[in-house]
Amino acid sequence: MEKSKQAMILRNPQALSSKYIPRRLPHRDAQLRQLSIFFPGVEKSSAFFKSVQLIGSVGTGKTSTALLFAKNLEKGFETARIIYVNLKMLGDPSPWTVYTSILGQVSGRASRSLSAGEVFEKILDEFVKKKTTSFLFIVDEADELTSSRSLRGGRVVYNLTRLPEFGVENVLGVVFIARNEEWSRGLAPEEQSTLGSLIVRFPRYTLPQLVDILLYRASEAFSDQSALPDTVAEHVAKITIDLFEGDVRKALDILLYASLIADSEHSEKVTFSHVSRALAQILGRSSLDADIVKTLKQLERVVLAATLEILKNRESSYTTEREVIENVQALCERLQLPEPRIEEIEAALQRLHDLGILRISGPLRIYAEVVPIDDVRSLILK
Ligand SMILES: Nc1ncnc2c1ncn2[C@@H]1O[C@H](COP(=O)(O)OP(=O)(O)OP(=O)(O)O)[C@@H](O)[C@H]1O
Repeated sequence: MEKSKQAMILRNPQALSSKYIPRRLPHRDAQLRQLSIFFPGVEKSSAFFKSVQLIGSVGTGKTSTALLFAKNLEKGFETARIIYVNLKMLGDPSPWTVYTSILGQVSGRASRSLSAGEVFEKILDEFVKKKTTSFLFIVDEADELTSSRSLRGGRVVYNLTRLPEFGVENVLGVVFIARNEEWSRGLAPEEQSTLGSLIVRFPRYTLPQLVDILLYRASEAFSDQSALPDTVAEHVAKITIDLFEGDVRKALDILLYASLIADSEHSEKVTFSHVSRALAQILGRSSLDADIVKTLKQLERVVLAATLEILKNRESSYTTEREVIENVQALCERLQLPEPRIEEIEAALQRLHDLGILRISGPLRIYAEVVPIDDVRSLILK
């Protein structure tokens, strides 16, 4: 059914942007609780300096959790102030750029003419001046400090984690966010030792967790929550696990894209077909290359034709091995080719996967890495 032209699914598209910090973070309660155990407040009795690491792979909610925690801390304690530094955004993660960014946030002033050591001294002075404020540092993309591009990044870890030794009493601590626990291996022993071992881990989201997150984010972004059926949310979650290692940012990108397509068609709901088209855009899939087709054996071409044919007429983004086998058998019969054995079809599927033409994520989910073209058969079977 067509919707009136004014009514749109997306009421608040920003709520699907990966920059948006939602009010809740489903399935990250344990991590938020751990942070509030480490940083319970700003009172002297509870506020001794701590260095904490948030570790988890891409898109597991580390930054959002840290920022939501920080926001709540600032809300709960008038004198709390968060200093957030994203090292990737600084470009060159040297002590000078890090300290300059911190100084800018603490004092609102920049200091082009000073050396890194002098900027650090100024930061210490500012902390002493603002002794009624309690600061918490968040250093995001900390892996950059030990990357090959980093010039003496370890020095930053050393200095920030030793602020109390420089006489600074009003810093609650430093939270380092990194994807890989190994990041600290690149530090010198004295830098590692001040870093400490308070670690909050962020495991990858499971399928049901991703579904919950998508439904929650849709409830913030959509005019009507029924616009995202559970089955479609589950479909997006499966794709995210199969193709993007569960990175929730990708799940949100697919959902945003799919809902924009849905809105452009004045659809009332996001459908499987909107998701498939959004996925094709995000993967930047290209058409099947005729030169590659020439290198395929006959059965591989038939298997490819059978798979693309299913996907072309299909709302969903993937097919199953069973469907492919059935379609291959039907195709062979029609073309009067000898019926292949199941193992031969499986071997052909594997080769197409190895060539990057199909992506096989178990027998129940086979994706195409190329756009299903209109005249699949003539290209493949001639
Ligand atoms: N539990 C959750 N509930 C709702 N949204 C979430 C949740 N976890 C992550 N997100 C959203 O997913 C996006 C990516 O999350 P975030 O940037 O926090 O991940 P990350 O682990 O820091 O990723 P990276 O390592 O790539 O920096 C953000 O939009 C964030 O709000």
